[in-house]
Amino acid sequence: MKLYRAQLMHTPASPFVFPDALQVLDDGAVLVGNGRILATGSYTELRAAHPQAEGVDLRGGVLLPGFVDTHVHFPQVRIIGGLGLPLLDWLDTYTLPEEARFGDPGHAAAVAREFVSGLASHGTTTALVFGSHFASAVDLLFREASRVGLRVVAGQVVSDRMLRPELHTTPERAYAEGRELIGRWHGQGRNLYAVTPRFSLSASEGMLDACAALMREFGDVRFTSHINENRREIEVVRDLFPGSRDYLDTYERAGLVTRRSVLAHSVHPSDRELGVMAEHRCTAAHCPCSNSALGSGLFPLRRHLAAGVHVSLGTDVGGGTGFSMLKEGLQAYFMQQLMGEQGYSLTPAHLLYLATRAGAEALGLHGLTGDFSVGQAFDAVYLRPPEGSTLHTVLRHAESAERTLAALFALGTQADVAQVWVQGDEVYARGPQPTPEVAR
Ligand SMILES: O=c1[nH]c(=O)c2nc[nH]c2[nH]1
Ligand SMILES: [Zn+2]
Repeated sequence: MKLYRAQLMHTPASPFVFPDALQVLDDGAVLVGNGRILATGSYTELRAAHPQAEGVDLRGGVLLPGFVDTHVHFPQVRIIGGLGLPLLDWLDTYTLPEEARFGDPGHAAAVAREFVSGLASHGTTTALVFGSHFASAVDLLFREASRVGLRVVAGQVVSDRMLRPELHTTPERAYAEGRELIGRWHGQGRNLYAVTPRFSLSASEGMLDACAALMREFGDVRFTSHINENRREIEVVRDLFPGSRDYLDTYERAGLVTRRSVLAHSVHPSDRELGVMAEHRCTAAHCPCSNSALGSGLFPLRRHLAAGVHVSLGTDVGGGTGFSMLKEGLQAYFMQQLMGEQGYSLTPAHLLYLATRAGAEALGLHGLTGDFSVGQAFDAVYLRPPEGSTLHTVLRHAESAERTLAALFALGTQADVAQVWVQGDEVYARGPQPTPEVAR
């Protein structure tokens, strides 16, 4: 057993429902055995009750639940930063040419390493991942996630039109390869499978039906896709599905809108779509950096909440600008501030919830990860800014835990991630810090 001592913060409940949901232990501790949290509480009390536990002293930083990124693309690591284009042009110019390279196992294996280490080194312990159009590359992604120990929910991306020929498949082949991948990876170690049509624009009704067949056959695989991201995209989808009421209806008709569904973006939903998403308890994955970079629009968080739609957060690498869930939280805050009365003023507690527990709920994993409640896996990120950094200075002077948390979102980067665990296993540790220069 290990006793981790630190300043702890977590949100076991939603601050959107319970204003005092943020739980803070200034001198706190988590007792961990076999990767599971056995107790969470004051250090003094837990140490007295468990004198034999091995101590891990993490004072000087902040321990948070590992981040849960609910929308991120494996084959897009190397195209992060393709700024200046709207969605459909960005896909044609930067994204699809890169994704076409993943039929080459050497390329796919190299990017799988970059991708998984990118997630882990930013404190993300669970991710809902858009895989590759190539089944062989999806295998390599799951293999790398297993080697490192990260939790991934991932799937083969399927499409049968409008992209480029190398990325197209058929409904029959998508079903067959999906079945094989599910058999190999779903529920193996920390891996889960997500059925993943790219978006209705690139998936015919037949393709969506093949996805629905997999969802019916495998009762607990997850579903993910894109929705209502960009106005031009929405127009094209309307033309491609003349019989559908709206974008959501293209998925709804196939039976793909359920509690197991996470739909990325939802920037331009109708009231009908929000009502149906709430009724079926599916999640909207909000990707604020991507929405800003691609000029997609301002996410109507207040309307989602009013309709009762569950909302989580995603980086959307590579439309997004990196793996940092801290940056995503800050950008979500900025965008809501800029929306005036239509925005929702987010507190640091909301940001932490969106970056952790909300994602676990979206994936149906809230009994396993997302906070430090007893029985959960010990999935955690230890943030400790290097001495001399601005964040280090601000934390030293922070007057409350809320101010500390706000500063972590405002200033925190990959450089502040000191250590990361999944189910008690260390999946990332920062290298030695350069000694601050001594003034002579
Ligand atoms: O942000 C996005 N990234 C993508 O790769 C994509 N494909 C379809 N729609 C998309 N949106
Ligand atoms: Zn995306």
